[in-house]
Amino acid sequence: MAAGDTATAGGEVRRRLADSPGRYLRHAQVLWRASRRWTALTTLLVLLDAAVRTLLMIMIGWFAGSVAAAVRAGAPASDAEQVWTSLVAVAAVLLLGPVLQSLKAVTAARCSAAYLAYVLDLLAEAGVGPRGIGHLDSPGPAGRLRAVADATKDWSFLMGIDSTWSVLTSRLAALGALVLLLPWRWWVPLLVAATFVVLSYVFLGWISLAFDRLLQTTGDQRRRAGYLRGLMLGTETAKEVRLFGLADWLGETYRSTWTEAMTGLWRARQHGLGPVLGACLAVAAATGGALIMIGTDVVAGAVTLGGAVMLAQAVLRLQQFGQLGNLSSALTRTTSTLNALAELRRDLGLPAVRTLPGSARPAGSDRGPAAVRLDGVSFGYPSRGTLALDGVSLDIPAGQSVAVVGSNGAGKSTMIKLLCGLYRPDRGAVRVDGADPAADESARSRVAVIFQDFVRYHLPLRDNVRLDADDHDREVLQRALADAGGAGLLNRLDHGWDTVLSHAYDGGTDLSGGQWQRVALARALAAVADGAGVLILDEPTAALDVRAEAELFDRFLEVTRGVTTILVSHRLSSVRHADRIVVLADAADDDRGIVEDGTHQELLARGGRYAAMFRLQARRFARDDSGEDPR
Ligand SMILES: Nc1ncnc2c1ncn2[C@@H]1O[C@H](COP(=O)(O)OP(=O)(O)OP(=O)(O)O)[C@@H](O)[C@H]1O
Repeated sequence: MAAGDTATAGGEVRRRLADSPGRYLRHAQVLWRASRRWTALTTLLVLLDAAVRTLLMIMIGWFAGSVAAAVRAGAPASDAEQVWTSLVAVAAVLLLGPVLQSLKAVTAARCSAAYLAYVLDLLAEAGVGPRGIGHLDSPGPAGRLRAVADATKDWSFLMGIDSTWSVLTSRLAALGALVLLLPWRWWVPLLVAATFVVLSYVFLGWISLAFDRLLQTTGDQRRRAGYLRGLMLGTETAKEVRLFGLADWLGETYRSTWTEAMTGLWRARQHGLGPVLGACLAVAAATGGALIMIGTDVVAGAVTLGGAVMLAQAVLRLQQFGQLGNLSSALTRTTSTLNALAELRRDLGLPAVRTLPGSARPAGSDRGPAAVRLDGVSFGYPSRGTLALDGVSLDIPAGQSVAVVGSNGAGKSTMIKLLCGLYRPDRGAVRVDGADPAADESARSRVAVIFQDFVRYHLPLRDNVRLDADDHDREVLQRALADAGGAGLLNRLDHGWDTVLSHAYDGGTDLSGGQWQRVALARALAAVADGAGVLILDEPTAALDVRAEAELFDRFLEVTRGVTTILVSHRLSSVRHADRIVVLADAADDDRGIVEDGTHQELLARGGRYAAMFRLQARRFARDDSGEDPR
């Protein structure tokens, strides 16, 4: 292990020690915000439980003193009565403990549920809160977000929230013991408690260093290992893994990736071990010394036997100022996760642990078709050095249908994402009805889009067409599905609109690629009925055969007549009936941007790129199918 590594690890441990009170404060803040009522009630029960534990030490001391006095007196008589009374008192206090703990378990579970829900809100806001999706493309924030999301899924995160109350009860009970010991020799309990506190902080700093590394540095490798494991065991990959004999290679690569990821973590743990061992020795010396002093006082007659029993219990209880095994480890893990989330949120410009007031998507206003404009737009993805779009300008009047065509990687989908406000252009402006969709939520809500990788929700058909549909929407859904060519599909589903579109559910079913695309189209058409002013289809029909896609696009242009529509497709015969066709050239080409713009006939007559691409495809189609007239 390099000396520099050790120094860095030591520095990190010290930094964690310094900011650890802040972590617990933030944790308390989240508990309080998540549920004031249950947090207040649980705190009250914790206080009572700690008081009962302190009382128990006094009662046991009293009982031991009574037994000693009775033995000294040699006869039962009046002293025996004291023994019985103290015994009943001990039993009563012993009974109170479990009652309080049971009540606490009930209220603590409510706190944990509320805390988890609150953290999921914070997490979701970190994912969808910032405008656009640029932060999800940058490996840094996206990786951190995934690491935190994974950590909150782990059972130990929930266990850490639950542990809060046990840790607090133990600390308060230790405080009670300290108070009992002060009148005896005030400096002894303070010294013992101080050694435990130091041990606890050194230990927590040490393990939180490991957890933080787990969340930050090892994220990519662990994710890769998890991915490889998924490939080995997943049902979707089972066919290829067997057919190509990949099992051995996957197993070996998984093992080496996992070991590589964890080696850093194991090293980090070794680095901070020295101070932890030192603190353990200090604790043993201080506790042992205190117990010897109690014994000496008893022998000297300065303390009674009952008093000594109480003091000894109190000294031992001071260890609850220290490390509490799995309880404090779990709590530290949870606070580390919360800390990582708070830092990520801050970096994304969000408040650390407060959710912003709800930003409900504005209902699509019924303002008719929207005009779209791109003005000298240039854009490059954060993770790439080159531009995906360079100086693109396009004006689409309200109500026009436009097809965007171009070679792979020309930037068609990027242009669509800019139009939806998912990214901001580096240069130039994007406008939907005069407003910037990346900044103005109502402009963004005017755009309805179905991407090639549209989401296949494992939910009923109804929700797949419109997520918040109710009975009043039945007609809109019916029409949207019929217009998308999916009426037949509805008849084939056992539970009609209620059929879950996944075979993983009872009564559910899977759809073919083409059927899914019709459902996605129905979703887009339902959005128009909701008031969307621009409708975009970015190649969601690639799984349909050529004829089916052409028919669907024709039908689509028919039913959306008067709506501004943008179609992206590689099959030029499918989009030739659009009012206008624009050809986008790759940003790396000399003649980049929109290089051709006109109707199908105009572009064919021009004899440029479009005409060449169209004829090539038509010839191939004619060879395969001998039925299509290129004009
Ligand atoms: N999220 C991303 N991060 C980094 N680069 C990206 C991302 N998405 C696309 N690109 C790159 O931007 C360029 C334009 O991609 P885009 O998907 O817009 O092209 P396209 O014209 O839609 O291509 P296709 O016809 O193959 O779908 C490509 O070089 C692509 O590799």
